[in-house]
Amino acid sequence: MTDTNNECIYEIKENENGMGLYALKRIQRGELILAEKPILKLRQNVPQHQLKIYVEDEVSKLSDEEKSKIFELFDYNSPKTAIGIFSTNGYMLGKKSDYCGLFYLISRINHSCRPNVCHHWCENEGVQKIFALREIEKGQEILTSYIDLYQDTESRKRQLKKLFNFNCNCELCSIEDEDLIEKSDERRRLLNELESFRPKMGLRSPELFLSKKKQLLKLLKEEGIDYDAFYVKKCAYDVFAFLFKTNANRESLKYWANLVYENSLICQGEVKASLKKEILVLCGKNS
Ligand SMILES: C[S@@+](CC[C@H](N)C(=O)[O-])C[C@H]1O[C@@H](n2cnc3c(N)ncnc32)[C@H](O)[C@@H]1O
Repeated sequence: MTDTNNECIYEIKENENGMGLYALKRIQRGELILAEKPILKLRQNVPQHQLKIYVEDEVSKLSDEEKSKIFELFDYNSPKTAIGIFSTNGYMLGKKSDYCGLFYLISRINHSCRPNVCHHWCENEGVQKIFALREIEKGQEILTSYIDLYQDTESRKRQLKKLFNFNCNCELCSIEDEDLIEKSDERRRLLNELESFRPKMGLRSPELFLSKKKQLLKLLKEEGIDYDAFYVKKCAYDVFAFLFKTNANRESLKYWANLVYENSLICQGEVKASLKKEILVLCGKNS
């Protein structure tokens, strides 16, 4: 198994959840772990009653080697079927995409409600990239999140069961201390509220908005997931966009723009071209 520099940095091993991906060396925060093209791209908006035929048709067009790779993947139903494998392993190709992809290696990454990597679909290159969100020790499992993490334990469990048919046994869901669980649940419920907070129409003053978003960043820290650049970037971008519209002072804009920039690099390896231009000007960066 090799990353883009042809260095062996992960391996697939069996564990209590079937197969999983493991670090073969210490991986740095922001490091690209792997970039992979999908074996198969499938439309998502296919009516339910046509889905089975559609997936089987698309699989039948593949080479024998590709077909056998797909049928090696895990299916939460037995016996294995093309549609079962698609439901167990499909990744959306970007947030607003109509397509979903099946990946040979990325499909082996298990879920955690405290993930150490994130996945990012890179449309230009046609690959899904996996970036380390924090330092990963040699031998540690590489874990992503399949769902939105701003939900309490019950909601996360319900969603994982409904969408992927498993009972989560991650580090967070395995905590037995009820007090710790309740505190984490409260934080995650509040994170969800703060994330969706939008100022009322016509409200020009940024103070309330800013205080809510600063509270969000503080809570991420208290919940021990402030390393998760995806969520920090999302929050920082909301603030940046809001301040931009309200003609806030340059120093403040620059602070939030920098936060978007740094966290985008960690969880995506890039910053969107349009945003990059804006941010580079504000921050006085040259490259
Ligand atoms: C995309 S596959 C991940 C790789 C899979 N373990 C394999 O053997 O290929 C998703 C499946 O892995 C298992 N899984 C992933 N994360 C899990 C978790 N946190 N707790 C329990 N099972 C998990 C579930 O069976 C789930 O349906």
